[in-house]
Amino acid sequence: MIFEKMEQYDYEQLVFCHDEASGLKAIICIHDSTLGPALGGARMWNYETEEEAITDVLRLAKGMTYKNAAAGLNLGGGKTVIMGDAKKDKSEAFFRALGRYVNSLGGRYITAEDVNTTVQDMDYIYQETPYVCGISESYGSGGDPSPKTALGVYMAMKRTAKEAYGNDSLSEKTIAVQGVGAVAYKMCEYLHEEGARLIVSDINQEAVDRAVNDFGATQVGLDEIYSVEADIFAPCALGGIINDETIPQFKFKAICGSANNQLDDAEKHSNMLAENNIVYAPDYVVNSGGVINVADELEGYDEDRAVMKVKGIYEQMDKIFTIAKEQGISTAQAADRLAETRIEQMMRVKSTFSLNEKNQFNKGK
Ligand SMILES: NC(=O)c1ccc[n+]([C@@H]2O[C@H](COP(=O)([O-])OP(=O)(O)OC[C@H]3O[C@@H](n4cnc5c(N)ncnc54)[C@H](O)[C@@H]3O)[C@@H](O)[C@H]2O)c1
Repeated sequence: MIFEKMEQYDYEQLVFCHDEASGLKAIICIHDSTLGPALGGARMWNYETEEEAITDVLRLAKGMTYKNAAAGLNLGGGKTVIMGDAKKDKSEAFFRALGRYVNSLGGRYITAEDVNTTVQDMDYIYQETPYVCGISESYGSGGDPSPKTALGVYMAMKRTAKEAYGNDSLSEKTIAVQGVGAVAYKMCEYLHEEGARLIVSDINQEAVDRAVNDFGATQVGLDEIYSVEADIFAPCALGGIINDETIPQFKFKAICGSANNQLDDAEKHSNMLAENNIVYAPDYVVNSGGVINVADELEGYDEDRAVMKVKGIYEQMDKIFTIAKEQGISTAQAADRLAETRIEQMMRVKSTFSLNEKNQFNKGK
Protein backbone atom coordinates (compact mmCIF):
# COMPACT_ATOMS: atom_id res chain seq x y z
CA MET A 1 0.00 0.00 0.00
CA ILE A 2 2.90 2.36 0.71
CA PHE A 3 4.55 1.84 -2.68
CA GLU A 4 1.19 2.41 -4.35
CA LYS A 5 0.99 5.80 -2.60
CA MET A 6 4.59 6.60 -3.57
CA GLU A 7 3.97 5.69 -7.21
CA GLN A 8 1.00 8.04 -7.41
CA TYR A 9 3.18 11.17 -7.38
CA ASP A 10 6.59 9.63 -8.03
CA TYR A 11 7.99 9.88 -4.50
CA GLU A 12 11.67 9.04 -4.07
CA GLN A 13 12.12 7.91 -0.50
CA LEU A 14 10.34 7.33 2.78
CA VAL A 15 12.47 6.76 5.87
CA PHE A 16 11.08 5.41 9.14
CA CYS A 17 13.14 6.52 12.13
CA HIS A 18 12.83 4.79 15.48
CA ASP A 19 14.82 5.29 18.67
CA GLU A 20 13.71 3.18 21.59
CA ALA A 21 15.72 5.08 24.24
CA SER A 22 14.30 8.55 23.48
CA GLY A 23 10.93 7.36 22.18
CA LEU A 24 11.45 8.92 18.73
CA LYS A 25 9.08 7.82 16.00
CA ALA A 26 9.48 9.91 12.86
CA ILE A 27 9.01 9.60 9.13
CA ILE A 28 11.14 11.52 6.65
CA CYS A 29 9.85 11.83 3.11
CA ILE A 30 11.80 12.98 0.07
CA HIS A 31 9.39 13.69 -2.75
CA ASP A 32 11.65 15.04 -5.49
CA SER A 33 15.31 16.06 -5.43
CA THR A 34 15.73 17.10 -9.07
CA LEU A 35 16.47 20.71 -8.16
CA GLY A 36 18.69 19.94 -5.17
CA PRO A 37 18.53 18.56 -1.63
CA ALA A 38 14.96 18.20 -0.40
CA LEU A 39 14.15 20.95 2.13
CA GLY A 40 11.11 20.90 4.38
CA GLY A 41 10.38 21.28 8.07
CA ALA A 42 9.87 18.72 10.82
CA ARG A 43 6.28 18.78 12.12
CA MET A 44 5.37 17.19 15.45
CA TRP A 45 1.80 15.98 15.78
CA ASN A 46 -0.18 13.50 17.85
CA TYR A 47 -1.24 11.36 14.89
CA GLU A 48 -3.93 8.83 15.74
CA THR A 49 -2.55 6.24 13.34
CA GLU A 50 0.62 5.51 11.39
CA GLU A 51 -1.38 5.73 8.18
CA GLU A 52 -2.45 9.27 9.03
CA ALA A 53 1.21 10.23 9.60
CA ILE A 54 2.31 8.66 6.30
CA THR A 55 -0.48 10.41 4.36
CA ASP A 56 0.47 13.73 5.94
CA VAL A 57 4.20 13.45 5.28
CA LEU A 58 3.60 12.47 1.64
CA ARG A 59 1.22 15.41 1.11
CA LEU A 60 3.49 17.93 2.83
CA ALA A 61 6.68 16.79 1.08
CA LYS A 62 5.05 17.13 -2.33
CA GLY A 63 3.84 20.59 -1.35
CA MET A 64 7.45 21.56 -0.58
CA THR A 65 8.61 20.38 -4.02
CA TYR A 66 6.19 22.83 -5.62
CA LYS A 67 6.87 25.64 -3.17
CA ASN A 68 10.67 25.43 -3.47
CA ALA A 69 10.54 25.09 -7.25
CA ALA A 70 8.14 28.00 -7.76
CA ALA A 71 10.22 30.16 -5.41
CA GLY A 72 13.18 29.65 -7.74
CA LEU A 73 15.21 27.78 -5.10
CA ASN A 74 17.73 25.08 -5.97
CA LEU A 75 16.02 22.74 -3.55
CA GLY A 76 13.78 19.73 -3.83
CA GLY A 77 10.83 18.92 -1.61
CA GLY A 78 10.79 16.90 1.59
CA LYS A 79 9.28 16.85 5.03
CA THR A 80 9.47 15.08 8.38
CA VAL A 81 6.57 14.18 10.61
CA ILE A 82 7.27 13.24 14.21
CA MET A 83 4.61 11.16 15.94
CA GLY A 84 4.07 12.35 19.49
CA ASP A 85 2.90 14.97 21.93
CA ALA A 86 5.01 18.14 21.66
CA LYS A 87 4.18 19.03 25.27
CA LYS A 88 5.34 15.71 26.75
CA ASP A 89 7.60 13.76 24.45
CA LYS A 90 10.40 16.19 23.54
CA SER A 91 13.93 15.88 24.88
CA GLU A 92 17.50 16.55 23.82
CA ALA A 93 17.98 12.85 23.08
CA PHE A 94 14.79 12.78 20.99
CA PHE A 95 15.98 15.49 18.58
CA ARG A 96 19.59 14.34 18.54
CA ALA A 97 18.35 10.90 17.52
CA LEU A 98 16.38 12.54 14.70
CA GLY A 99 19.47 14.58 13.76
CA ARG A 100 21.44 11.37 13.30
CA TYR A 101 18.80 10.00 10.93
CA VAL A 102 18.78 13.27 8.97
CA ASN A 103 22.59 13.05 8.80
CA SER A 104 22.42 9.48 7.53
CA LEU A 105 20.77 10.80 4.36
CA GLY A 106 24.03 12.55 3.51
CA GLY A 107 22.49 15.91 2.56
CA ARG A 108 19.65 14.54 0.42
CA TYR A 109 17.26 16.05 2.98
CA ILE A 110 17.51 19.27 5.02
CA THR A 111 15.16 19.84 7.92
CA ALA A 112 13.87 23.01 9.61
CA GLU A 113 11.27 24.23 12.12
CA ASP A 114 7.60 23.58 11.51
CA VAL A 115 4.39 23.12 13.48
CA ASN A 116 5.28 22.29 17.13
CA THR A 117 9.05 22.33 16.66
CA THR A 118 11.30 25.18 17.80
CA VAL A 119 14.69 26.80 17.32
CA GLN A 120 15.87 24.88 20.40
CA ASP A 121 14.84 21.58 18.79
CA MET A 122 16.76 22.54 15.62
CA ASP A 123 19.81 23.39 17.71
CA TYR A 124 19.77 19.84 19.10
CA ILE A 125 19.53 18.46 15.58
CA TYR A 126 22.45 20.71 14.61
CA GLN A 127 24.63 18.91 17.17
CA GLU A 128 24.34 15.83 14.95
CA THR A 129 24.12 17.15 11.40
CA PRO A 130 24.80 20.24 9.28
CA TYR A 131 21.64 19.48 7.28
CA VAL A 132 19.30 21.69 9.32
CA CYS A 133 18.07 25.30 9.00
CA GLY A 134 16.25 27.55 11.45
CA ILE A 135 18.90 27.13 14.15
CA SER A 136 19.83 29.91 16.61
CA GLU A 137 21.10 33.16 15.20
CA SER A 138 24.32 32.62 17.18
CA TYR A 139 24.99 29.59 14.95
CA GLY A 140 24.48 31.77 11.88
CA SER A 141 20.79 31.53 11.04
CA GLY A 142 18.53 34.30 9.78
CA GLY A 143 16.30 34.18 12.86
CA ASP A 144 12.49 34.29 12.85
CA PRO A 145 11.38 34.04 9.19
CA SER A 146 8.03 35.85 9.74
CA PRO A 147 9.27 39.36 8.81
CA LYS A 148 10.66 38.01 5.51
CA THR A 149 7.45 36.12 4.84
CA ALA A 150 5.64 39.44 5.38
CA LEU A 151 7.91 41.23 2.92
CA GLY A 152 7.20 38.51 0.37
CA VAL A 153 3.43 38.82 0.86
CA TYR A 154 3.71 42.59 0.42
CA MET A 155 5.67 42.21 -2.84
CA ALA A 156 3.20 39.61 -4.11
CA MET A 157 0.31 41.89 -3.18
CA LYS A 158 1.77 44.75 -5.19
CA ARG A 159 2.02 42.55 -8.29
CA THR A 160 -1.49 41.21 -7.63
CA ALA A 161 -2.84 44.79 -7.38
CA LYS A 162 -1.28 45.51 -10.77
CA GLU A 163 -3.13 42.53 -12.21
CA ALA A 164 -6.48 43.52 -10.73
CA TYR A 165 -6.27 47.31 -10.82
CA GLY A 166 -3.71 48.17 -13.53
CA ASN A 167 -0.89 49.42 -11.30
CA ASP A 168 0.99 48.12 -8.30
CA SER A 169 0.41 51.01 -5.92
CA LEU A 170 -1.29 50.05 -2.68
CA SER A 171 -1.73 53.65 -1.61
CA GLU A 172 -5.43 54.41 -0.98
CA LYS A 173 -6.27 50.71 -1.44
CA THR A 174 -8.34 49.03 1.28
CA ILE A 175 -6.97 45.69 2.45
CA ALA A 176 -9.07 43.27 4.54
CA VAL A 177 -6.73 41.26 6.76
CA GLN A 178 -7.85 38.03 8.43
CA GLY A 179 -5.56 37.38 11.42
CA VAL A 180 -2.96 39.94 12.46
CA GLY A 181 -0.30 37.65 13.92
CA ALA A 182 3.46 37.56 13.33
CA VAL A 183 3.36 37.75 9.53
CA ALA A 184 0.33 40.00 9.07
CA TYR A 185 1.41 42.60 11.63
CA LYS A 186 4.63 43.21 9.72
CA MET A 187 2.74 43.12 6.41
CA CYS A 188 0.33 45.76 7.77
CA GLU A 189 3.34 47.91 8.65
CA TYR A 190 4.45 47.90 4.99
CA LEU A 191 0.90 48.57 3.83
CA HIS A 192 0.39 51.40 6.31
CA GLU A 193 3.67 53.00 5.23
CA GLU A 194 2.48 52.94 1.63
CA GLY A 195 -0.79 54.59 2.59
CA ALA A 196 -3.20 51.65 2.43
CA ARG A 197 -6.34 51.47 4.59
CA LEU A 198 -6.66 48.38 6.77
CA ILE A 199 -9.65 46.37 7.97
CA VAL A 200 -8.74 43.59 10.40
CA SER A 201 -10.27 40.64 12.24
CA ASP A 202 -8.64 38.32 14.75
CA ILE A 203 -9.80 35.97 17.51
CA ASN A 204 -7.14 37.61 19.67
CA GLN A 205 -8.37 41.08 20.73
CA GLU A 206 -4.84 42.17 21.69
CA ALA A 207 -3.65 41.53 18.14
CA VAL A 208 -6.55 43.63 16.81
CA ASP A 209 -5.86 46.45 19.27
CA ARG A 210 -2.24 46.60 18.20
CA ALA A 211 -3.24 47.00 14.54
CA VAL A 212 -5.89 49.60 15.43
CA ASN A 213 -3.44 51.63 17.56
CA ASP A 214 -0.37 51.32 15.35
CA PHE A 215 -1.92 51.55 11.89
CA GLY A 216 -5.37 53.07 12.41
CA ALA A 217 -6.97 49.81 11.26
CA THR A 218 -10.73 49.27 11.47
CA GLN A 219 -11.89 46.19 13.40
CA VAL A 220 -14.65 43.92 12.09
CA GLY A 221 -16.14 40.65 13.37
CA LEU A 222 -14.69 37.26 12.51
CA ASP A 223 -17.28 36.41 9.86
CA GLU A 224 -17.70 39.98 8.62
CA ILE A 225 -14.22 40.03 7.10
CA TYR A 226 -15.47 38.01 4.09
CA SER A 227 -18.03 40.60 3.04
CA VAL A 228 -16.43 43.98 3.79
CA GLU A 229 -15.99 46.60 1.07
CA ALA A 230 -12.30 46.25 0.29
CA ASP A 231 -10.00 46.03 -2.71
CA ILE A 232 -7.85 43.09 -1.61
CA PHE A 233 -8.44 40.25 0.86
CA ALA A 234 -5.37 39.04 2.79
CA PRO A 235 -6.06 35.74 4.57
CA CYS A 236 -3.26 35.40 7.14
CA ALA A 237 -4.70 32.99 9.70
CA LEU A 238 -6.42 29.83 8.51
CA GLY A 239 -6.62 27.35 5.65
CA GLY A 240 -9.80 26.42 3.73
CA ILE A 241 -11.35 29.89 4.03
CA ILE A 242 -11.97 30.25 0.28
CA ASN A 243 -14.95 27.97 -0.17
CA ASP A 244 -18.56 27.64 -1.38
CA GLU A 245 -19.88 29.78 1.50
CA THR A 246 -17.33 32.60 1.41
CA ILE A 247 -16.81 33.21 -2.33
CA PRO A 248 -20.36 34.56 -2.93
CA GLN A 249 -19.76 37.12 -0.14
CA PHE A 250 -16.53 38.53 -1.63
CA LYS A 251 -16.57 42.13 -2.89
CA PHE A 252 -12.77 42.23 -3.39
CA LYS A 253 -11.19 41.97 -6.81
CA ALA A 254 -8.05 40.27 -5.50
CA ILE A 255 -6.82 37.84 -2.82
CA CYS A 256 -3.25 37.72 -1.54
CA GLY A 257 -2.32 36.49 1.94
CA SER A 258 0.13 34.34 3.88
CA ALA A 259 -2.12 31.50 5.10
CA ASN A 260 -1.39 27.99 3.82
CA ASN A 261 -3.96 26.00 1.80
CA GLN A 262 -6.43 28.87 1.45
CA LEU A 263 -8.54 27.13 -1.18
CA ASP A 264 -10.86 24.55 0.33
CA ASP A 265 -10.84 22.64 -2.97
CA ALA A 266 -7.90 23.86 -5.05
CA GLU A 267 -9.33 23.15 -8.50
CA LYS A 268 -12.96 24.00 -7.87
CA HIS A 269 -12.43 27.18 -5.89
CA SER A 270 -9.58 28.59 -7.99
CA ASN A 271 -11.87 28.20 -11.01
CA MET A 272 -14.77 29.80 -9.12
CA LEU A 273 -12.58 32.80 -8.29
CA ALA A 274 -11.49 33.14 -11.93
CA GLU A 275 -15.15 32.98 -13.07
CA ASN A 276 -15.95 35.79 -10.61
CA ASN A 277 -13.03 37.87 -11.96
CA ILE A 278 -11.24 37.74 -8.61
CA VAL A 279 -7.47 37.65 -9.03
CA TYR A 280 -6.06 34.92 -6.79
CA ALA A 281 -2.38 35.00 -5.79
CA PRO A 282 -1.39 31.35 -5.13
CA ASP A 283 -0.65 30.95 -1.42
CA TYR A 284 2.46 28.83 -1.58
CA VAL A 285 4.21 31.37 -3.79
CA VAL A 286 2.92 34.37 -1.82
CA ASN A 287 4.22 32.96 1.48
CA SER A 288 7.54 31.59 0.20
CA GLY A 289 9.58 34.43 1.78
CA GLY A 290 10.05 32.33 4.91
CA VAL A 291 11.54 29.35 3.12
CA ILE A 292 13.63 31.61 0.87
CA ASN A 293 15.07 33.25 4.00
CA VAL A 294 15.72 29.96 5.74
CA ALA A 295 17.32 28.44 2.63
CA ASP A 296 19.78 31.33 2.46
CA GLU A 297 21.43 29.83 5.57
CA LEU A 298 22.78 27.10 3.33
CA GLU A 299 25.01 29.68 1.64
CA GLY A 300 26.05 31.29 4.96
CA TYR A 301 23.20 33.65 5.87
CA ASP A 302 23.36 37.14 4.35
CA GLU A 303 20.37 39.33 5.11
CA ASP A 304 20.76 41.67 2.12
CA ARG A 305 20.89 38.72 -0.25
CA ALA A 306 17.92 37.07 1.47
CA VAL A 307 15.87 40.29 1.16
CA MET A 308 16.79 40.59 -2.52
CA LYS A 309 15.64 37.02 -3.17
CA VAL A 310 12.41 37.53 -1.22
CA LYS A 311 11.66 40.62 -3.31
CA GLY A 312 11.99 38.32 -6.34
CA ILE A 313 8.53 36.96 -5.44
CA TYR A 314 7.20 39.93 -7.45
CA GLU A 315 8.78 38.45 -10.62
CA GLN A 316 7.57 34.94 -9.79
CA MET A 317 4.02 36.31 -9.54
CA ASP A 318 4.54 38.01 -12.86
CA LYS A 319 5.40 34.64 -14.46
CA ILE A 320 2.34 33.02 -12.88
CA PHE A 321 -0.08 35.62 -14.23
CA THR A 322 1.52 35.30 -17.67
CA ILE A 323 1.23 31.48 -17.68
CA ALA A 324 -2.40 31.69 -16.52
CA LYS A 325 -3.29 34.05 -19.37
CA GLU A 326 -1.30 32.25 -22.07
CA GLN A 327 -2.63 28.82 -21.17
CA GLY A 328 -6.14 29.88 -20.12
CA ILE A 329 -5.82 28.26 -16.70
CA SER A 330 -6.37 29.46 -13.14
CA THR A 331 -3.49 31.14 -11.29
CA ALA A 332 -3.37 28.22 -8.84
CA GLN A 333 -2.83 25.82 -11.74
CA ALA A 334 -0.34 28.24 -13.28
CA ALA A 335 1.78 28.15 -10.11
CA ASP A 336 1.88 24.34 -10.31
CA ARG A 337 2.78 24.59 -14.00
CA LEU A 338 5.62 27.03 -13.22
CA ALA A 339 7.05 24.60 -10.66
CA GLU A 340 6.64 21.52 -12.88
CA THR A 341 8.17 23.24 -15.91
CA ARG A 342 11.19 24.36 -13.91
CA ILE A 343 11.75 20.82 -12.59
CA GLU A 344 11.42 19.33 -16.10
CA GLN A 345 13.83 21.89 -17.56
CA MET A 346 16.43 21.30 -14.85
CA MET A 347 16.09 17.54 -15.29
CA ARG A 348 17.07 18.02 -18.92
CA VAL A 349 19.89 20.42 -18.06
CA LYS A 350 21.24 17.91 -15.56
CA SER A 351 21.18 15.13 -18.14
CA THR A 352 24.35 16.65 -19.63
CA PHE A 353 27.43 15.27 -17.93
CA SER A 354 29.23 17.81 -15.78
CA LEU A 355 32.17 17.30 -13.46
CA ASN A 356 31.19 20.49 -11.68
CA GLU A 357 27.94 19.18 -10.27
CA LYS A 358 26.97 21.89 -7.79
CA ASN A 359 25.03 21.57 -4.63
CA GLN A 360 24.84 23.59 -1.43
CA PHE A 361 27.47 21.45 0.28
CA ASN A 362 29.76 20.71 -2.61
CA LYS A 363 30.30 24.02 -4.38
CA GLY A 364 32.74 23.84 -7.22
CA LYS A 365 33.95 20.28 -6.68
N1 LIG B 1 5.48 32.63 9.89
C1 LIG B 1 5.89 32.38 8.67
O1 LIG B 1 7.03 32.68 8.29
C2 LIG B 1 4.95 31.72 7.70
C3 LIG B 1 5.47 31.21 6.50
C4 LIG B 1 4.58 30.62 5.58
C5 LIG B 1 3.23 30.55 5.89
N2 LIG B 1 2.75 31.06 7.06
C6 LIG B 1 1.31 30.97 7.33
O2 LIG B 1 0.78 32.27 7.53
C7 LIG B 1 -0.27 32.25 8.50
C8 LIG B 1 0.06 33.18 9.65
O3 LIG B 1 1.30 32.80 10.23
P1 LIG B 1 1.88 33.55 11.52
O4 LIG B 1 3.28 33.03 11.69
O5 LIG B 1 1.63 35.00 11.39
O6 LIG B 1 0.96 32.91 12.63
P2 LIG B 1 0.41 33.61 13.98
O7 LIG B 1 -0.08 32.50 14.83
O8 LIG B 1 1.42 34.55 14.54
O9 LIG B 1 -0.82 34.49 13.45
C9 LIG B 1 -2.07 33.97 13.14
C10 LIG B 1 -3.11 34.94 13.66
O10 LIG B 1 -4.40 34.50 13.22
C11 LIG B 1 -5.31 34.64 14.30
N3 LIG B 1 -6.48 33.78 14.07
C12 LIG B 1 -6.63 32.47 14.34
N4 LIG B 1 -7.87 32.04 13.99
C13 LIG B 1 -8.50 33.12 13.47
C14 LIG B 1 -9.79 33.34 12.92
N5 LIG B 1 -10.70 32.37 12.86
N6 LIG B 1 -10.10 34.57 12.45
C15 LIG B 1 -9.21 35.59 12.52
N7 LIG B 1 -7.97 35.43 13.05
C16 LIG B 1 -7.63 34.22 13.51
C17 LIG B 1 -4.49 34.32 15.53
O11 LIG B 1 -5.09 34.81 16.70
C18 LIG B 1 -3.17 35.01 15.19
O12 LIG B 1 -3.15 36.35 15.63
C19 LIG B 1 -0.40 30.78 8.91
O13 LIG B 1 -1.40 30.19 8.13
C20 LIG B 1 0.96 30.19 8.57
O14 LIG B 1 0.88 28.81 8.30
C21 LIG B 1 3.58 31.64 7.97
